[in-house]
Amino acid sequence: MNNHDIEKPGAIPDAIIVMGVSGSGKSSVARRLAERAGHDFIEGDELHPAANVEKMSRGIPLQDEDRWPWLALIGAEIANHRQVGVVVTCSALKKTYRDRLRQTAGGSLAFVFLDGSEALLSARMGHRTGHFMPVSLLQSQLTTLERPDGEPGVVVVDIDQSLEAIVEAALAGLVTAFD
Ligand SMILES: Nc1ncnc2c1ncn2[C@@H]1O[C@H](COP(=O)(O)OP(=O)(O)OP(=O)(O)O)[C@@H](O)[C@H]1O
Ligand SMILES: O=C(O)[C@H](O)[C@@H](O)[C@H](O)[C@H](O)CO
Repeated sequence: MNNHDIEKPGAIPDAIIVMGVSGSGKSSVARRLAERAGHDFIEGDELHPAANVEKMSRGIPLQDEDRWPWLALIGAEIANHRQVGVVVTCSALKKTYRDRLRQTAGGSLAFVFLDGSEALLSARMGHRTGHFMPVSLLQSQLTTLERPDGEPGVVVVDIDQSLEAIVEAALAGLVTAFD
């Protein structure tokens, strides 16, 4: 599907954000989802200013003022890529952040929310190597999270299943996300 502000029924939306706290599987799921949908993939963490990454690496949570310029870049990237289809990772923890993304994405924007328990998130982060985000920041991520349940275009997927099962559930939800 290309460049439609109103999504066609039964089609995968042009612009999709895979959202959730650190360790929820955004990068893994978004990469595979993009392959399955034939969309471009954008790693939102790569758009963080260096100062943000440095802050998180030192175990300091980001604040709104750290995130607004990054969210602006993500919105602009989505607007630029939506004609070919795009899946982007972005924590999108607060409703105000998601609303800003909806305003700047150049058309409709779907969200896949990766939902999991603190125990599972912590275990997955603990097993991961070579990533800047310390497990110590998980608690602040969960405190900051405002769940997106009930917002337009949102698909909620339980992460306590295989990557392929998560991607299948996301695809199934996405085709009716704007019904
Ligand atoms: N369904 C799954 N089953 C088992 N392990 C998984 C699953 N999904 C992701 N993982 C693993 O969990 C860890 C976190 O996944 P990933 O890095 O994709 O999350 P993320 O949300 O992008 O994290 P961050 O935002 O901190 O970069 C990785 O080691 C990944 O391989
Ligand atoms: O909004 C935030 O606090 C950040 O985007 C984080 O969520 C991390 O970038 C990401 O999860 C990598 O670990």
